[in-house]
Amino acid sequence: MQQPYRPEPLTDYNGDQQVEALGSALSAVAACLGESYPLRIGGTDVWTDERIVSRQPCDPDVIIGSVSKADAALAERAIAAAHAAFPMWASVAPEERAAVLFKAAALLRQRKHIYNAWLMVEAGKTRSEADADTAEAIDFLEYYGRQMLELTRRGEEQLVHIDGELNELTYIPLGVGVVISPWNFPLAIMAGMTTAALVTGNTVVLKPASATPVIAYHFVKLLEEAGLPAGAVQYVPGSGADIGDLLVQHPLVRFVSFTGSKEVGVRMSRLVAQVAPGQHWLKRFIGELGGKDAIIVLPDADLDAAAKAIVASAFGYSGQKCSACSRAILHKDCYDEVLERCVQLANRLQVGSALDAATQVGPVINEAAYRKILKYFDIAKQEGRIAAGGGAAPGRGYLLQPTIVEGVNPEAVIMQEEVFGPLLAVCKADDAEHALKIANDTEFGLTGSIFTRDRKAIAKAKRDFHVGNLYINRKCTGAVVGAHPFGGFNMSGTDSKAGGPDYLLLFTQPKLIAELL
Ligand SMILES: NC(=O)c1ccc[n+]([C@@H]2O[C@H](COP(=O)([O-])OP(=O)(O)OC[C@H]3O[C@@H](n4cnc5c(N)ncnc54)[C@H](O)[C@@H]3O)[C@@H](O)[C@H]2O)c1
Ligand SMILES: N[C@@H](CCC=O)C(=O)O
Repeated sequence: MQQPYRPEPLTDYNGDQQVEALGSALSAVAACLGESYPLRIGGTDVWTDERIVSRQPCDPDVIIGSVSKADAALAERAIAAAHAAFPMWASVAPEERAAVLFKAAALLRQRKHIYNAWLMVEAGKTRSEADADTAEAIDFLEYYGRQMLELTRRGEEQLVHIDGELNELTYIPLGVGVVISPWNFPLAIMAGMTTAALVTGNTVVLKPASATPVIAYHFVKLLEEAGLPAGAVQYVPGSGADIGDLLVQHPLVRFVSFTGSKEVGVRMSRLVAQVAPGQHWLKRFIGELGGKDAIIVLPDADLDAAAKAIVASAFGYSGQKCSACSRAILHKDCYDEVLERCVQLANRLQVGSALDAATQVGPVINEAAYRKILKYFDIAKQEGRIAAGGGAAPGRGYLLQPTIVEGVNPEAVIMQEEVFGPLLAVCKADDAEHALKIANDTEFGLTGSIFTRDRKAIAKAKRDFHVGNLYINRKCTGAVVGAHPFGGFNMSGTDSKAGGPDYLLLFTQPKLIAELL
């Protein structure tokens, strides 16, 4: 009998034993740096001459791994392997499919320090951000396994009985799915997207982000170790530009599950909608895209708590979260006070290598991101007054100062475009209504928060703050699987909710069978 789902507790890295375990894991991972990795297609290794070289954000001279890179022919081969394996995997009982996820969760839990260490070196996460990523991956496995069992049960129970008939509703898989994942939660999001598709009986071609392919490789091997049969998942790192269109336009592909930027997602959604010659279905597109998330503060709120939440949401993982607070909208009567507290807190943040225990803000992912964010810092200087940071931080790796720009207009570029870095724009609102209007005035609708004690203002925010994840008197990052189903409105995606009770339905088609008795 399965215990009810409970979120995985986070590791307390203040304890000596845990610190020692992480230290050993980091040494073990250091001994593997620079290794070569194959693709996995149909359960076999495939090596290529062309490579993706994954580098350490804290020290780009360090090579994390050199990963085989799929070209068009190998992408075709991966789809063929997933297509061939589909009848086998689809006919495996849902309980057995769920059991693979439970076993994988147990293995991941046993090896959490090792996975945390990979996340620290390959994604530049601090130990606590890495640990939250691993814990969320475990949560997805435990939660989706149970949700699959629930879906099977629900199909039997939810129909109205008609005398003389036996009626069943079953949730059957779709077919071959292409999963394209981002680098910022390279374990949790990649694992959640992949296993939601698998547990519902689909086979998967996984194209992980090119910045973090090694973590994805280790997770795919862990799934195989947990009993996933050959061909159920193919691991095919490759450049989006080289193989992306082929994967999403292929007539044998039944659905595309994509998490990433709005720009790539919008284009992909268009390609997915086209019916290729020989294609017998309308493809489904599940898109989880960017955000321009706001925290509103009204004068009656606990202003200390609000400032702490703004700074934690803006600068955790250097602002590289789709849920990050990139806009603070402060009521004019508490503007100066909250701004000052935010600036003090931001200036106190320890910026440095993610491998250093004292670091609170590590590097951004790579040179392209670093340069792009510095350009946004320049724009910020034109659009407001820099109140904290404003440039590169000293030290090795792609380090940037936590930056706050204040006095910004709602229409400014830095109030509208997703920067995906440690840049917080602060804007003044005349009243609660004005604050909500500013908050809703972007093309996105992912997360948002309001700090107030006023029940009327809370009720209005519940109704009118148009975001998929609305938080009240808390930060706008850190959704917990099962407790805070995650996903946004408008250009933030296709309104799906990862880690929620409806998510698996997106990977199934319901079939009704009515038998006359
Ligand atoms: N809504 C969410 O749940 C969520 C979660 C995490 C990240 N995000 C968003 O993801 C973005 C950051 O991630 P990113 O930089 O990896 O995004 P990205 O769009 O650059 O890349 C995402 C994935 O798409 C691939 N890709 C790029 N071009 C492609 C193409 N033409 N065809 C096929 N695949 C292609 C990339 O290789 C990567 O695997 C941010 O915008 C962030 O807000 C959203
Ligand atoms: N689910 C994460 C964000 C994922 C996107 O980057 C959060 O709630 O902070």
